[in-house]
Amino acid sequence: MNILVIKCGGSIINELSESFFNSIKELQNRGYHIVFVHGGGPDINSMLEKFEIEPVFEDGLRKTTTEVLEIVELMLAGKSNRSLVHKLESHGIKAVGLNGSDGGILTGDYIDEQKLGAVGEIQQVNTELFGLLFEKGYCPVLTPISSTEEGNKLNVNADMAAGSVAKALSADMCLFVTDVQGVLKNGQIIEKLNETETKNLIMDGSIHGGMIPKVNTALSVLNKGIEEVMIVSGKDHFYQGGQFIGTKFLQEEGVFQ
Ligand SMILES: Nc1ncnc2c1ncn2[C@@H]1O[C@H](COP(=O)(O)OP(=O)(O)O)[C@@H](O)[C@H]1O
Ligand SMILES: CC(=O)N[C@@H](CCC(=O)OP(=O)(O)O)C(=O)O
Repeated sequence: MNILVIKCGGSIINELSESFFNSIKELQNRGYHIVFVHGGGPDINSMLEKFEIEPVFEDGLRKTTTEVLEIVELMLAGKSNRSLVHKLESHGIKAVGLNGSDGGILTGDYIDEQKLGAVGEIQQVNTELFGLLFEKGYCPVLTPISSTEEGNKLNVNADMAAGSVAKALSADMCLFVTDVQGVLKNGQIIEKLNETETKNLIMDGSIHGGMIPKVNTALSVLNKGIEEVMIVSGKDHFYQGGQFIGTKFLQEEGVFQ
C-alpha cells in the first residue's frame, strides 16, 4: 500500500488552488492512500483576538493555557477541520474529519508544562482507524490535538503531528503544504536540501518562524527512512506529470540508513 501523509498548513487551507485538488486526485489515481493532518494557526489567532487574548509563542510553539486550549480545539476541530473536509468533499475527494485525540489516534505528553502549558509531543499513533478508512476509499483528515494517557488534551504543532503520523505509518511520502513554494533564500526556491544545509540556513536566519518546525520535522521524518519528504505550495501545482515541485529533503552524501 502506498501511503502519503500531507500536512496542510493553516496558512493555506482557505487558499488551496484547483490545481492542488487535481494533484490530490492524480495521486489517488496512482494508488496513494492519503492522510491529511492540518494546522489552523491563523484561525486560532483570529479567535484569540476576539477574546482579547494575546497569542504567545516560545520557539514557534503556542503557549497554551487552559483558556487558550479551549479556543485552539474549538478552532482546529470546529473550523479548520470543517473547512478542509468540506473543500476535499466538494472536489470529489472522500474525506472524514477527526480530532487527533479521537479513538486514541494521537497520544502524547507535555513538552514543558511549566513553560508552555498544555503543549505536547506525540508518543504514540493508533493507525487502526486509518486502515479502515483507506479500505473504503476515505482520506482521514486529522487535527493535531492529542491526549495524554490520563485523557488530558494537548495542543501539538501540526508539522510535528504530521511527522509522527508519517513515521507511524512508515509512509512512502510526507508533504508539507504551505503558502510558499518551498524553502526560499533571497526569494529563490531551494530545490534540494540536506541536514547540514538546512541547519546552516536556520543559523543564518534565512529559515525562521513557522518554517523552522517544518524543516526540523522534515529532517526527522527523512531520518526515519521516509524517502520522499518535501515542502510544497498549496497555491500552485505541486505535482505535474509524475514530478513534485518544491523543496526536497535529501540524506547527506555518505550517510546510509
Ligand atoms: N526560508 C524561508 N522560506 C520560505 N518561507 C519562510 C522561510 N523562513 C520563514 N518562512 C515563513 O514561513 C511561512 C510558512 O510557515 P507557516 O506560516 O507556519 O505556515 P503553515 O501554516 O503552512 O505551517 C512562510 O509563509 C514564510 O513567511
Ligand atoms: C503547539 C502549537 O503551536 N500548536 C499549533 C497548532 C496549529 C498549527 O500548528 O497550525 P499551523 O500549521 O497553521 O501553524 C497552534 O496552536 O498554533
